[in-house]
Amino acid sequence: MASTQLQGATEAPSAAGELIVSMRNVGVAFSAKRRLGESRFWALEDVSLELRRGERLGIIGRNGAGKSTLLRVIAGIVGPDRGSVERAPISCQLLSLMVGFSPHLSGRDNAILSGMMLGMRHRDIKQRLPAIHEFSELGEFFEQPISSYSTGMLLRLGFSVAMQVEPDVLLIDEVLSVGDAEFQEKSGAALRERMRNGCTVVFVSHEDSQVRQLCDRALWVEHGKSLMQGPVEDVLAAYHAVLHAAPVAK
Ligand SMILES: Nc1ncnc2c1ncn2[C@@H]1O[C@H](COP(=O)(O)OP(=O)(O)OP(=O)(O)O)[C@@H](O)[C@H]1O
Repeated sequence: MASTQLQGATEAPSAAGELIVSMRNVGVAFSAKRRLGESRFWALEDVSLELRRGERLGIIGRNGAGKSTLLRVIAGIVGPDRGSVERAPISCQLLSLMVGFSPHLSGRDNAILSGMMLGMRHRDIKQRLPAIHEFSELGEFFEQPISSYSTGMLLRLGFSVAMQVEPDVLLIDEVLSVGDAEFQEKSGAALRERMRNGCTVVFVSHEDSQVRQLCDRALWVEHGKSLMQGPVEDVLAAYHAVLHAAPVAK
C-alpha cells in the first residue's frame, strides 16, 4: 500500500549503483467488471525488484504477464494496491513516440508540441530542433505536414523528439520493435550512447537480441509475479526452457 521516497538516495549522484527504486511484493489491481465473477483483476500479483542508478534492466515475459503495468509502477504513474514501492526523487520518462502529434502541423511544429508534452520547456525544445531535424533524416519533409509522412518517418520524428528528454530513468516499452531494421539500428545506437552517459534504463522487450544488446540484467515476469532476475543469459535460458516446455498461444 505504500509509495515512499528512498532517503538520501540522490545525495551522491556520481555513486554508481545507488538504489533508486525498491519494490517489495507489489500488487496492482484493475477493476474487472467485464470478467465474470471477479470485481478486481490483479495485473501484478507479487513483484519485487531493486533498480540501481546506471543499470540497464530488461523485462521479459509472455503477453499479458504484467510488464507494461510494472513499467507504469516504476514511473510512478500507477501506485501499488499492495506491497511497497520506494523511489528516490528521480525523474522517469516512459518513452512514448508521437505524443501529441497533430496531422496538419509540420514535422517542426509537431516536434515542438510533442517535446513540450513530454515535459521540456519551449525554449529548450526550440534549441534542440536542429538536432531533431538531423537525427530524423527528414530533410525537407521536416517542414511538411506529417499527414504526408510514412509510418517510418513518423517513428523517426517521434524517436528524435523523445531522445531529447533527459530523465534519470528511461523506461522503454517495446518501442524498438517498431520500424525498419535501419531505424532499429540507429535508435539502438542512440540508446546505447544515452546509457554510456549513465542513464538508467528499464526495457520491456520480446526480442532476445535487443535484451542481450541493451541490458546487463533481466527480470522475468510471469502471471504478474517476478519469477527470476539476474544475468541476461541465465534469465533468458530459464524463460525459454519454460516456454518450450509449455507453449502458450499468444
Ligand atoms: N488499465 C487496465 N485495466 C484493466 N486491465 C488492465 C489494464 N492495464 C492492463 N490490464 C491487464 O493487465 C494484464 C497485464 O497487462 P500488461 O499490459 O501489463 O501486460 P504485458 O506483459 O505488458 O503484455 P504484452 O506483452 O502483451 O504487452 C493484462 O491482462 C491486461 O489486460
